[in-house]
Amino acid sequence: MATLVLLRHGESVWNAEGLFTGWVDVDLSEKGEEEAVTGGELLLDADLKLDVVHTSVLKRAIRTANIALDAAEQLWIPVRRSWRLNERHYGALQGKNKAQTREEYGDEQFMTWRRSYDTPPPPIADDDPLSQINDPRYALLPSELIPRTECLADVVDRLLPYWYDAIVPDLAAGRTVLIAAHGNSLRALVKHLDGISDEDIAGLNIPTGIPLRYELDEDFEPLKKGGEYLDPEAAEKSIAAVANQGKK
Ligand SMILES: O=C(O)[C@@H](CO)OP(=O)(O)O
Repeated sequence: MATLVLLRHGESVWNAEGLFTGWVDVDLSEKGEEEAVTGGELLLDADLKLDVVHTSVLKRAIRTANIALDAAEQLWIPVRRSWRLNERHYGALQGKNKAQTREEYGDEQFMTWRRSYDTPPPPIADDDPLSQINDPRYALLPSELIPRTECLADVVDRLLPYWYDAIVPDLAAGRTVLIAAHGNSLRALVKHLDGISDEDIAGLNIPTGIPLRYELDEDFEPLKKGGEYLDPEAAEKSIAAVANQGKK
C-alpha cells in the first residue's frame, strides 16, 4: 500500500482576478499563501510524514509546496519538478477574463473550452507576449513538445509518462508522495486514478490548497475512489467556487 497526497496550489493573483492562466507563471495571492499554510497545517494534523514532493515548474505550485511543507515542518524533503505537472496550457485564452469570455462566446463554448475532455481552446501565436515558446525553463524541450494549447486529453498524454517514470517508482519504493500542481493537471491525474470517463470528468473540480489523500493498492489503484480531502467541508465550498468561475 502507498500513500499519495495531491495539493492544488492556493489561489493565484489571476484566479482572484478571474483570468485564464494556464502556463503563465503568476504568483499566489495573499489568500493563496494563507491557503497553503492551512494546507500544511492539515498535513501536520493528519500526521502525514512525506518522503518526497513533486511539483510543476510554475511558481504558484512551487511556492504552495514550500509554504505547506514549512507549515507541516517538513520543508527539508527531496523535491522533483517537471513541466509535465504544469497547468493545462490555455492557448489564446491565457490572460483573458473568464466572465467576459463567457459573455462574448456564450455558456456552451465557454464550458467546452474550460471543461470538455477533447476540445482545446484556440492556439496561442508564438509571437504572443503570453506564449511560453522562449521561456528559458523550457529551453531543453523540443519546440514541438511545447504546447500552444491543450485540452484535458493532451494533459493526460503528457502527464502519464511522468506518473509512470517518476512518481510510481517513488510509491513502489514505499515513499509517501506529495504532488503540488494545478486544477487541470490534477484533474487529469484523478481521471486516471479513479477511472473517470471522458464525459464525467467535465463535472470534477479540484479545490485550492486542500490536501487530497489517496491510499493506493499494489497496482497503484485507489482503495477508495475519489480519495479523501483532509478538510472535506472546506473542499466542498472551494469546489463550488471553482465551478462557478466566470459566472457573475
Ligand atoms: O485558469 C486556469 O489556468 C485554470 C485554473 O485556474 O482555470 P479553469 O479552472 O477555468 O480551468
